[in-house]
Amino acid sequence: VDDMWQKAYDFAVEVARKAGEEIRKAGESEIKVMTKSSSVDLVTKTDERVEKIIIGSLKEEFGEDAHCFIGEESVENGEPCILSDKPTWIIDPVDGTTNFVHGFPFVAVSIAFAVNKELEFGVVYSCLEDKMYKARRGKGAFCNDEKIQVSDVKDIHKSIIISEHGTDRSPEKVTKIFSTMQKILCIPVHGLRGSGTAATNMCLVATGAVEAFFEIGIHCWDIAAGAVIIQEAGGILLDVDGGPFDLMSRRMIVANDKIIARRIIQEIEIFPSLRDDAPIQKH
Ligand SMILES: Nc1ncnc2c1ncn2[C@@H]1O[C@H](CO)[C@@H](O)[C@H]1OP(=O)(O)O
Ligand SMILES: [Mg+2]
Repeated sequence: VDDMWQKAYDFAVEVARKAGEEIRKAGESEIKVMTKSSSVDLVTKTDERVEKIIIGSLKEEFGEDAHCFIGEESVENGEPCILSDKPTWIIDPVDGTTNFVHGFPFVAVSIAFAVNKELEFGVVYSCLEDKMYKARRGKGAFCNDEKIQVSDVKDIHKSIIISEHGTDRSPEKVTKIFSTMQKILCIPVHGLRGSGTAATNMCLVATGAVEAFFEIGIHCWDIAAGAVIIQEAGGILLDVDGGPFDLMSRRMIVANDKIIARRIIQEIEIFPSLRDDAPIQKH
């Protein structure tokens, strides 16, 4: 019984690899770009096609009805985004769509699996770098089958912090985001970075390349797989107000250690964001 999800975990790794190959191939030909909520919120045919490949493969293997699916493009097309107790796959087919469109080399496939609302495993395939990150609850975190671990830096002055700008360009939000970044930069820290994909950012914390990553505005599919990888690599997840991490809240900080996390939390200017599981709004 303990190993009942091992087959699903192994299968998820293979599906992520296949999806990443599709993305790599698609990146070699012309990419047709469409927009979602605004002119900077991008989506491509590849996002939709790869999500269909992933969910199709999972349904074929595990059945149509036994499992639930939350996928970025399915939710965009009106499917519910509710985490129930049923076995649920949480999928971002192309995390870092803007990077993909521009050829900026961080694009990830993110696949997570939860049972009874608890994340069981997560797979992040950084497909342009060909790095397969994966973790299963209680079994450690790996990159290309090598064990990974968060950094042991506890001094904020020796840290690198990742933050992103998101896709909302309203002046009030942009001002808050930059004000937060300015305050963190002036602590001072060694540097600020951002890969353009939340899933990869989480893996960068998990490998110890950076100490923390925070963002308001991300979605559950951006971070679900990374959440398992972070925890299994010895890191922590919190809400940006220091409270417990909530997958559906659209905000989080991940860090190597609570000392670093708490210091960053002091500087974060929080702005409101609608929960992923809020009742559907038509737009
Ligand atoms: N409204 C939003 N605000 C902030 N980040 C968002 C966002 N929508 C998506 N993201 C995700 O956050 C990271 C960049 O800020 C990306 O992983 C991006 O995922 P995406 O490429 O799948 O859309
Ligand atoms: Mg994403």
